[in-house]
Amino acid sequence: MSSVIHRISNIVIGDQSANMADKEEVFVGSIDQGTTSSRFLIFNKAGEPVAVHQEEFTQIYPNPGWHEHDPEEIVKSVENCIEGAIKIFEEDGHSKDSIKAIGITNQRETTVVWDTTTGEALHNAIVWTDTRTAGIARELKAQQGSDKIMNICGEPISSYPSATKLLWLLKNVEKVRKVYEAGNLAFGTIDTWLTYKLNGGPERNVFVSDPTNASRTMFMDIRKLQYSDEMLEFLSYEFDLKKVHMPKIVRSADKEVYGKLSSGPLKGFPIMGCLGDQSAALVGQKGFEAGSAKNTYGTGCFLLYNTGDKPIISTHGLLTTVAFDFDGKPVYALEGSIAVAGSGVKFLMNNLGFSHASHKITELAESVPDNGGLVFVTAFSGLFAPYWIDDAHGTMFGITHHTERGHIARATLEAVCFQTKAILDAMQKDSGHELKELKVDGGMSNSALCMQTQADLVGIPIVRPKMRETTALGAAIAAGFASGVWMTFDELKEVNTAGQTTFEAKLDKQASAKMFKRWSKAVTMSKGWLAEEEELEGHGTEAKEIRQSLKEDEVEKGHGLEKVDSTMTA
Ligand SMILES: Nc1ncnc2c1ncn2[C@@H]1O[C@H](COP(=O)(O)OP(=O)(O)O)[C@@H](O)[C@H]1O
Ligand SMILES: O=P(O)(O)OC[C@H](O)CO
Repeated sequence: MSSVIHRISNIVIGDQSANMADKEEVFVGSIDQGTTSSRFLIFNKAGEPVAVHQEEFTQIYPNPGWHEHDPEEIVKSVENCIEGAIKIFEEDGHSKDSIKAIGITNQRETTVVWDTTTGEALHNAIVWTDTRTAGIARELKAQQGSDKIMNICGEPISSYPSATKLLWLLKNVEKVRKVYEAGNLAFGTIDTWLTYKLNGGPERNVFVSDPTNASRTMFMDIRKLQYSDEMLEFLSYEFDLKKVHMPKIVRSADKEVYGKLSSGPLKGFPIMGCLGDQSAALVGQKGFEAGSAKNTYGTGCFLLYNTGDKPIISTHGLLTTVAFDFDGKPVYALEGSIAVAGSGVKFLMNNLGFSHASHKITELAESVPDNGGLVFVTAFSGLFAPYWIDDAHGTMFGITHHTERGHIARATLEAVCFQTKAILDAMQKDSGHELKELKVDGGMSNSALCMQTQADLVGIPIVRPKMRETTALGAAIAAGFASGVWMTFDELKEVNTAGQTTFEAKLDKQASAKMFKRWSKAVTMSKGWLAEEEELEGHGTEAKEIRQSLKEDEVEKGHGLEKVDSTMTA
């Protein structure tokens, strides 16, 4: 897998002043374990990264809609990143003793199960994008009490949270079931798995998760920040989830509970902060106050809106999540989750061979003046917020002889912007507030065309910082608070404010509304594509009954091909 090494430093290598500065200067390390790559960054007190090492790891797609990671490879990639960044850090004349603490941030929901006696993973991790559990989600939705779920855990029932992934593993993997029956099955999201492994596994048995990660499982009561008996009962229709070892939920910033690295160049260094990556990005953008928001365009795209100390339960298709919990006073956010953002760009590169570099996809999109009438509903994992359509697959509308690769590239970038617009609309309805500007970050925000399109569609300024490693910065801030590197939010006011770019809306409102209308039509038409036979495979007689009722329902609605065809050529 490819590995990228950066030196992001304004300190001249070997410069005496750097060594002098080091005597007073303190640093915080940040592990950023994303969906497609792992990174380790070292930040100074001004919030500037001074060393980075990044490594991509294998994406495993065993079946259509399935997405897995090798949990051991993830740990290895993190260890390599720590080694690589420390090498740079030391070559630049710094001493690793000036690193006060380490923070962890991670892809959320992705589910790992292991044997508590050996500390070994029992299956590949099921990644957050994976849709194999759509059938389980449907079964759960049909259960009594499903209408109360949102209010307890903040999430709608879908294939996205960890719960359905754990249920699938219990149902389908004999090895997992045996360990469960023996009472030794551990469940964790990536933060838990990493902390456990980096601490040395079963020997020290550091087994924790922070509320920003635990709020993505469906197991946690969003108000109490502890596991919900009601949720566990609701989900235990086939297996007793109370028999599964679940990590202790602890604060996002803490001096003690996250343990210390057990090996490598930072052996003995403490982990003091932990945040799910989207919460970390909000913190890295300094979205500490109610009313602040950010949108991160990574593999997926996630808009978080800080709602302060009270969770708002959405009635418009958004999730309620924990933004951070530094001191036992949790701050909440409304979240709009988009499953496909940068992964759409990667799809054009890796699957369709459009190019070999992400920025080339933007260049291709720039080669045409507009989308040429093409709309690409990138529903590779169904559609997430605010639509929650699990029976859609990726669908292109409006293909003509005029269509070329540039249009497809442009429509891929636009798909994220349209979903962001739908999420912002929903957020305004749920919160009663209109955003004045939207802060952005993440790999895909490198695309100026994408950011301009975003501004055109939402009609408010899009503000992009110069240093876009805000997710890693957020985890560093969590660890920095716990270790006393920073004491107050105020101290961070100036961090990463210089050199930001603002994209103002240029397109007139009518044209923008017309584009969005066409997108909305395409979303409606993408519904119901996935044949129920495929989706519900392996679920026995119950599945057949559901299939039958779905077919009858379909006939009743008159949802047929004629309707689709006429719009396709419009
Ligand atoms: N100039 C660009 N134009 C479009 N997409 C880009 C550009 N630069 C990076 N990306 C996309 O951003 C994604 C990586 O963003 P990143 O924030 O690192 O994601 P993650 O943390 O989920 O691994 C990739 O999917 C990549 O294709
Ligand atoms: O890898 P990212 O940055 O797209 O983030 C993944 C999210 O945490 C999934 O919920």
